[in-house]
Amino acid sequence: MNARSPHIDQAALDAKHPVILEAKDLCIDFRKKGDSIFSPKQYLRAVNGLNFQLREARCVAVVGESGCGKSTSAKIATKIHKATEGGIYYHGTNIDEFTSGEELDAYRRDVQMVFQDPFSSLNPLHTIRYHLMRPMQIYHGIKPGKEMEYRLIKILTQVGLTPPQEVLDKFPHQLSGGQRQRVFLAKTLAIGAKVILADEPTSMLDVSIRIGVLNLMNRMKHEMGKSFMYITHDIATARYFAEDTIVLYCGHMVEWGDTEQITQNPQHPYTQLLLAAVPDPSRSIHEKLPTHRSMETPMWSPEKKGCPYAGRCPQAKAECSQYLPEPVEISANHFTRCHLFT
Ligand SMILES: Nc1ncnc2c1ncn2[C@@H]1O[C@H](COP(=O)(O)OP(=O)(O)OP(=O)(O)O)[C@@H](O)[C@H]1O
Repeated sequence: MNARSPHIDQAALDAKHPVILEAKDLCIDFRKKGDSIFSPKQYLRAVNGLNFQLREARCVAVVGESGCGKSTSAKIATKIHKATEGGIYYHGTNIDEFTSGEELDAYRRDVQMVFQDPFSSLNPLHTIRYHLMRPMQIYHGIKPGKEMEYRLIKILTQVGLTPPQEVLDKFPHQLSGGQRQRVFLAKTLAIGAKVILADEPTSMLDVSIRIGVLNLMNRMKHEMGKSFMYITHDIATARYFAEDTIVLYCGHMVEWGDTEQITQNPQHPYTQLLLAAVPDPSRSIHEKLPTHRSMETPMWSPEKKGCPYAGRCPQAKAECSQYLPEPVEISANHFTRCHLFT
C-alpha cells in the first residue's frame, strides 16, 4: 500500500516484511437477485478496485459497515469466489493460475480463513485432539505417537489453552467461545498456515475476552511471523492490531494506509463518521455525531459513476456524484479518494 511513498524506507520494509499476498484492482460482480429470466442481467458490484499488499508478519485491517464487501474480498483470496476483474497474487503469482491439485493444496494450506462464529466452525462430534491431529496428518504426514503428542501440546500452549492434556480430550461444547476461537487459531498453526484471513474473529465473543484473542493474534504475528488480513466493522480494534488499514465503503477504498494516521487523523468524511461512532467513555451520550445526509448505503453496480458516499456526505460537491477522484496521498502512506482533496 505504500509502494509510492517517498518517505518510507521501501528497501528495508521489503527485506524485513516481504509482500506475501497482494490484491490488484480487484472487482467482483454478483448477479442481482430477483431478476426475471426475461429481463436483462443486472449486477451488483460488491468490490470495486481493491488494492492492498499484505506483508509477512504484518496485518492489514479491512474496515467498514455491513455489506461493504469485506468478507467477499477474503472469499476471493480463498478461491470461494472468482474475481470479475483484477486478481489476488500470492508470492507474485495470480492465484487463478493455481490449477493443479498440488498447487491448490499448497495454497489452501498456506492461506486459511478464520470465521466469526466459533460455535459452528468446529465439528461438535470430535475432540480438540482430533481437530488438531487431522491437519498434521494430512498436511505434514505426522503419525499418531510421541512426535504428534509433543506438537499438540506445544500448539495448545502457544495459543494459551492450558493445561493442554486436559483440553485435548474435550469436545467443542465443553469450551467457551473464546477458547473455541483459540482452538481454531491453533488449527491454523497445525496446518502451518502463513496467511490468516480473520473475518470478524472476535465479534461474537464477550467484550471481556476479545482482547485475549486479539493479543493471541498479535503474538502469532510478531513471534511466529504470521500475516493477517483482519476484517472488522470495529475501527478501534484495527488500531490495536493492524499496521495498515483500508476503509471500505460500498466496495470502494475510501481511505487507506498507516493505521495510526487513519485513526488519529482521518480525512475522508466516512472514516470520520466511523471513528466518531466508536463508544468513548469520556464523551457525553448527548454529544452529537457528525450529521450525514442519509443512512442508506447505495447498492453499487458496474455502470454507476461517482463516489458511492456522495449521497450521504455532508460535504458533497457536484462532481462527487459525477466521477470518482484519483487517490491522493495526504501524508506518508496515508491515502484517500475524495473530491475534498483534489
Ligand atoms: N454470493 C453472493 N451472491 C450475491 N450477492 C452477494 C454474494 N455474497 C455477497 N453478496 C453481496 O455483496 C455485498 C458485500 O457482501 P459482504 O458479505 O462481502 O459484506 P461484508 O462487508 O462482509 O458484510 P458483513 O459484515 O455483514 O459480513 C452485499 O451486498 C452482499 O449482499
